[in-house]
Amino acid sequence: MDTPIVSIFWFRRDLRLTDNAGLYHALKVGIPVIPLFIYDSDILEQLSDREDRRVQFIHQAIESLAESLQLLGSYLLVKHGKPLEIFSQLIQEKKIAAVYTNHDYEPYAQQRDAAVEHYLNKHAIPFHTYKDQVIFEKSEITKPDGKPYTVFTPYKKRWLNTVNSFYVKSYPTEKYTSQFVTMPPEPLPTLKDLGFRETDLRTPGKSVTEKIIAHYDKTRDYPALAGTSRLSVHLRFGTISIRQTVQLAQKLNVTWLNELIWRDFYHMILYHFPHVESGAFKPAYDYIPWQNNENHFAHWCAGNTGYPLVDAGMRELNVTGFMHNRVRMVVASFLCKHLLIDWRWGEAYFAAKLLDYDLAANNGGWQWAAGSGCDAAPYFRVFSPLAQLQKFDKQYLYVKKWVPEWESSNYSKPLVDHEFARKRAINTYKAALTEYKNNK
Ligand SMILES: Cc1cc2nc3c(=O)[nH]c(=O)nc-3n(C[C@H](O)[C@H](O)[C@H](O)COP(=O)(O)OP(=O)(O)OC[C@H]3O[C@@H](n4cnc5c(N)ncnc54)[C@H](O)[C@@H]3O)c2cc1C
Repeated sequence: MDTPIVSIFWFRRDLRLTDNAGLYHALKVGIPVIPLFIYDSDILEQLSDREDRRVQFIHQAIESLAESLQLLGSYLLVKHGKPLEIFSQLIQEKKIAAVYTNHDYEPYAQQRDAAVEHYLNKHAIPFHTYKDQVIFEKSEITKPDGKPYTVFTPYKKRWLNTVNSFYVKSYPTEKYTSQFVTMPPEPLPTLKDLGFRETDLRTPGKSVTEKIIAHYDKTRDYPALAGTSRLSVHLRFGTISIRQTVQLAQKLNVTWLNELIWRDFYHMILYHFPHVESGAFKPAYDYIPWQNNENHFAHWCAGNTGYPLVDAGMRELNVTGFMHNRVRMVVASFLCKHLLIDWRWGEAYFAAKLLDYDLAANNGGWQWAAGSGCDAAPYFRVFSPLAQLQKFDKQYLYVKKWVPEWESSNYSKPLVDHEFARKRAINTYKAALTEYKNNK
């Protein structure tokens, strides 16, 4: 019997069947489509903790995708290994007309995709890729001279002037689901097969009540309130669509829309300035002589700094894999400025713990706090963790939830004195920036 011709749609950060750009284009062609997901061993092998909430989140999302495909009479082809080797196997087993996928802007993903494209093209198989996880990508929003923006406010203005219904329209993927290959389901790998164990993951809901978004501008800074969407992990893995999310933001709240534009902005920065993955956006900040005291770092990680808002945030992160944005800013600033610990240490700790970990947003957030980022907090602005507590957790509800021993004699003494640390940070930064200037 002749092997039938098929196309492949490769899922990555877009784990959904609805409003999926690349999937829509694959299905519309009329050639039966095999949906594929690869547990990329190059990524999984780097995770030192075998109880990883993100791996479990992805595993659940894959099971749910597979169930939905089964209801459509199809299946999800799930592989575990190095993507290039998987494609080399697949082209031996199947007659592949084309491979479709959505863009990924992280440096590792770009290299991986270039290698896969090169390999497929050598076998005369086109590799079609689409924008899906952001509204504007790469150089779609640039300064009038064509260079990328490095300051958020003018970028946002241009973003808002350019966006129209075309950019946020959903792809009607559901119209073409009859184009999935018809196949009985195949068994999926278990977490154990992948080398991981069950975690205490509590999967956040995929939707948000309109009331939360409608009041977002008033509630978003208060960690004790349910005042933000908690959609970050779903936007990270594409279990919801950014276009549908932006449609909601346009209808309900411009402040929330602003945050979604920050998300596009940081993806654009990472794409144009991939050096930020390992170095400061502003090179002068690589001159800062970090103290990197390991004992202080351990206290920060465990939430035992003696500063209640910092400790509450770190404990929330350790227990749930989530931390409120206001508190992320405070703990990050505290690590870099109060403790003079390299922002990369904090970034890596967040990368290991956050369920919504996203290289572009996390790096952007850390470099903002450290002052080294493209549009960052000025170096001389040092958050007072106590003033932040008085302002954003006035009734201490958040702090009491995560640090029950606060105000008792069992609570740790402050690791550093605020006024001493503030002056030391300003002097250290100032000296480093001057040294850079003099050496240039
Ligand atoms: C040091 C630091 C590290 C961070 N690391 C991450 C990370 O790894 N992954 C991540 O998604 N966000 C990160 N953020 C941004 C922000 O804290 C989270 O997106 C937000 O807290 C998630 O909660 P939410 O879904 O309720 O967000 P909401 O306030 O409801 O915002 C809606 C969505 O907008 C996006 N968003 C919001 N704020 C930002 C921002 N400042 N930059 C980029 N996107 C944003 C997220 O996708 C978020 O889900 C970080 C911020 C800081 C200061």
